[in-house]
Amino acid sequence: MEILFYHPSFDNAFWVKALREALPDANIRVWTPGDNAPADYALVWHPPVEMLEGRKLKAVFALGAGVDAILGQLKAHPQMLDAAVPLFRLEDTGMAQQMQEYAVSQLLHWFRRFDDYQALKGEAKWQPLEEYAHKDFTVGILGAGVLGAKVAEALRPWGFPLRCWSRSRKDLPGVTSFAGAQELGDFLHGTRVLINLLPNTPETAGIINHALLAQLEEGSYLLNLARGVHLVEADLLQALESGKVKGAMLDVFREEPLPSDNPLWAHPRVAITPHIAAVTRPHEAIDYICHTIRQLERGEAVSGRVDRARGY
Ligand SMILES: NC(=O)c1ccc[n+]([C@@H]2O[C@H](COP(=O)([O-])OP(=O)(O)OC[C@H]3O[C@@H](n4cnc5c(N)ncnc54)[C@H](O)[C@@H]3O)[C@@H](O)[C@H]2O)c1
Ligand SMILES: O=C(O)[C@H](O)CO
Repeated sequence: MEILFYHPSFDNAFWVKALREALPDANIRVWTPGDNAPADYALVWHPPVEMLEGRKLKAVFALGAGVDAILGQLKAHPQMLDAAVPLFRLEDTGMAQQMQEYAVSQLLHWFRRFDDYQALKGEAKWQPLEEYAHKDFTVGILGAGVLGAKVAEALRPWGFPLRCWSRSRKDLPGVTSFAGAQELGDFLHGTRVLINLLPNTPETAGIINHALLAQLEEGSYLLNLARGVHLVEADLLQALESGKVKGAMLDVFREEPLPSDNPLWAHPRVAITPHIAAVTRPHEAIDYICHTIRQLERGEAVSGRVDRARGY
């Protein structure tokens, strides 16, 4: 079995060594320009078109959870990958726990008003503030897939009212489920903390805009953990000025790295991390990929296949 590997920023030698240990019968090589030798599988992130074009592959594995970049490339270069070649993505593989840690810590930060106390510290003010009530801190999760469901699970013990919004209705313990465009308004009405874990698709790009933010509670909070294109940054800045949104924590941006002149950097009520909410964990990812390759070789049903038409 021949396996190609390509990632523009990972430690390729480390990955190839770990893959060889996990799949001792396979020949694994890092793809370099000009390599047209046959391959059965390709493990990729932002692959050059010429890497995949014209190949008869059994499957392609994206080395991350979101496949928007690779689907974007396919839209621009449909010849890059035959429509019959299955595309897989990483489902959880260690990312859910990272998302849980991120969401729980920031939610508690806002709930315990540490943002306000930090601002008071700047003025050397010793001033106990009124406590927030759990019942007033309804958390709404946009996207209740692999990661959204796990974030909801981690938030459940803390006693906040929880709700989620997804394409189809979900049955998550302790979480009120809203489904489809027709229920988005009901989902937003009463939501105090909005956590975005949607995939980037034509339907979801720009979804966090003025019209959406206007439907949240006064003094809401936004946690964008999915993709920068979901958020209309100017609309968020306006909502922060009006007080509709009290604080935001953003991990992803339309332009990454976020340019130094972007006004989000300087905003006192915006926290920023550099797209690290959940990173690919090599050993968990390799376990999943190797397990799936073995299943595919045996002709078994597998999980993690991307619906290319749907976009995630
Ligand atoms: N910031 C990071 O470090 C980081 C890390 C991993 C993943 N992500 C992002 O998180 C996203 C979610 O990952 P996942 O594994 O949970 O994806 P998933 O495919 O398991 O879940 C997607 C959810 O979104 C819902 N959805 C999709 N389109 C919708 C629509 N039009 N209307 C309503 N609901 C819709 C689906 O119903 C599903 O519940 C990824 O696509 C990726 O962009 C970010
Ligand atoms: O989608 C993912 O896996 C992360 O956001 C890395 O891009």
